[in-house]
Amino acid sequence: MATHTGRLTDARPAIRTVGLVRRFGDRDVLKKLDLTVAQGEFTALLGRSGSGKSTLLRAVARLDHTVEGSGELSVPDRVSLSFQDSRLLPWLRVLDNVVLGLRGPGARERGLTALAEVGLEGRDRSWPHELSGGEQQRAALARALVRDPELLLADEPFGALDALTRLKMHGLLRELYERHRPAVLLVTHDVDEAVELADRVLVLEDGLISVDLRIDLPSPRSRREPRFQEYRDTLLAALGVAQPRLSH
Ligand SMILES: Nc1ncnc2c1ncn2[C@@H]1O[C@H](COP(=O)(O)OP(=O)(O)OP(=O)(O)O)[C@@H](O)[C@H]1O
Repeated sequence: MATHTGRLTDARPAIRTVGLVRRFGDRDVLKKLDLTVAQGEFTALLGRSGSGKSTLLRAVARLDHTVEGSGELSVPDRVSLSFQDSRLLPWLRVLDNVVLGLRGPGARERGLTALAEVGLEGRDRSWPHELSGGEQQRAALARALVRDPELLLADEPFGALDALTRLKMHGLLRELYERHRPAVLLVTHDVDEAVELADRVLVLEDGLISVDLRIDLPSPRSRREPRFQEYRDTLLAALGVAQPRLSH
């Protein structure tokens, strides 16, 4: 797996949409949406249920050929995807899942390196069902990263995990991001997850980006820090969730 080298010299954004429309029946779920995500930028996407987050992610992933729509979209060649369900193929061992479709003599070695990076050293010959939910997500991250993506698209990747495993996965994802620097678009319902991980948080509302907030905090971030809480409150308010303020 390559670390980030000369990639940032090219100023092309990782995602660019202009006037993106996606329509189901007579409802425009995305309404001429403009979005630019820079190379190497970690962006989280929040929004109420049904606001169109997955629709946007699937459009960017070019997984929506059957959906009616219009607008311009440009994304890089190397895009990796990660979902709530790890989508490992049950009939392939973990390493074979990670390197599936990869070519070249070094593929298996790269797969083993990626597994070690996500903390799954020695599990290459395991079957997916022998891994815990968190380990399956680690394997899915290895599968995403071994392709050296310029853009990582993640739709609620930790949504099915217990709270403790989720926190550990946050640390791992941020660490891998800092080492490899793909652009990331992370769809999540979890405001804390967004503020903890991303450098920019978007809120999707009524088919458009209603909030575009830069998170100016050093990493790793503490949820107890007052500025973390300010960002959280701003985003919760944007999502229409009233947040009682505790007095000190
Ligand atoms: N294939 C489809 N056919 C018809 N309607 C769809 C389809 N996919 C999504 N929609 C509708 O588009 C809207 C946006 O769905 P989408 O899954 O993008 O929302 P979301 O913000 O990701 O929601 P959630 O947070 O609940 O996962 C919803 O009203 C949904 O019912």
